[in-house]
Amino acid sequence: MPPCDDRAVTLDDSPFVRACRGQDVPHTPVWFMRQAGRSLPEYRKVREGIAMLESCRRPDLVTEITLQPVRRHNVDAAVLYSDIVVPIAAAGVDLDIVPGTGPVVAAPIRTSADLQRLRPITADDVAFVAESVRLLVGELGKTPLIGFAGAPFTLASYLIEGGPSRTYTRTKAMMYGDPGLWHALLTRLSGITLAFLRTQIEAGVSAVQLFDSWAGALSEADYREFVMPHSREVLAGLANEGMPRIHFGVGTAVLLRAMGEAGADVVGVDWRTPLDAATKVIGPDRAVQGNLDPAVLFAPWEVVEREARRVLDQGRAAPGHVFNLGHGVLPDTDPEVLTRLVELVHTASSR
Ligand SMILES: Cc1c2[nH]c(c1CCC(=O)O)Cc1[nH]c(c(CCC(=O)O)c1C)Cc1[nH]c(c(CCC(=O)O)c1C)Cc1[nH]c(c(C)c1CCC(=O)O)C2
Repeated sequence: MPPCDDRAVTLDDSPFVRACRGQDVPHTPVWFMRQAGRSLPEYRKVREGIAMLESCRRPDLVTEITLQPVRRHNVDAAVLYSDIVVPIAAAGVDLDIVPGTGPVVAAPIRTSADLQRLRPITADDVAFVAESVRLLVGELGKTPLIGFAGAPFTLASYLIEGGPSRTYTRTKAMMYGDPGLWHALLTRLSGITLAFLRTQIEAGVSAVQLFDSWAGALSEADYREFVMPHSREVLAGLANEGMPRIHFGVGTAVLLRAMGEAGADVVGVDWRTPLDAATKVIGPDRAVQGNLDPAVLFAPWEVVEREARRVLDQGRAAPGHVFNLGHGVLPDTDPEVLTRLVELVHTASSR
């Protein structure tokens, strides 16, 4: 339950939550995946000498880092500072987040014996996340907080490969070669993901995003057979919470319909698919989020403006549109361009 009903009413009426629900909005809401993080000098300053995972476990730091982009850019939503591997570290997996590389798992999971090292989690295992959310909800006032988790496939890819991959060779080898183990692993991961998201919801987040960042490595048929049942388990498990569920992946042009069907209220779209085309395949009953190419922010402002206006135009085809980038903010992005982009989205879309 949210801490107080008045707050719930205000947040329900926020442009972000309303756009997720396909309701009319005073302006198109905007936030950025990875809005907290290395593009901000104030982030680099507070992170000095503190490892990424450690910073995620300190509610004071989580609160400060989550608020930084809200103060600076005037975005319509905050996104919890955490990482998709936080719950699997809490589940007992020895891993680290290596700067410039990403998550690295000390002993990858490749056999059923390995799977025993991934235990289910309870709210106590991620109590620091609940505490962070409670602190943030107190600070954020009428700005909604988005909680998130990694989807079972994307988490499995890190656990099986041992780190980031371009080809997902070992992941697919297990998927095709040992479907029993594959489904056991993804079942365990969907339970962990669900527990992690429920903890955030109980502590007061206003929406959740399920990141299946690397699902675009799959064909639609394989996605439907090997992945969708597990993501559906997570998203359907949250259906009664009554809050928007956003489902996002990169390179998912052929998966957009299935990712909506998995139980999303909002489908996140990368920059490769125009939002009007995306809406045609996703259907009229789900909102979309996206999808400016994060690399466009390195071009002259005239180009940023033209592309942002195009995204806004194409987003009008959907029942609801949450403006975002097509993937996370790149670390070298000039934060002033992000601030200016928020202003542009607000003024260009205000009605
Ligand atoms: C695949 C994935 C990961 N983590 C995440 C995803 C899904 C989103 C996506 O598709 O990009 C999710 C994530 N990770 C982080 C957030 C914070 C909230 C936000 O979006 O502002 C979110 C939503 C913090 C972070 N997570 C990470 C950083 C950078 C590390 C640092 O600041 O030291 C941050 C701010 C580390 C991380 N963690 C991961 C990667 C690939 C990296 C980058 C490694 C690097 O380039 O250094 C795994």
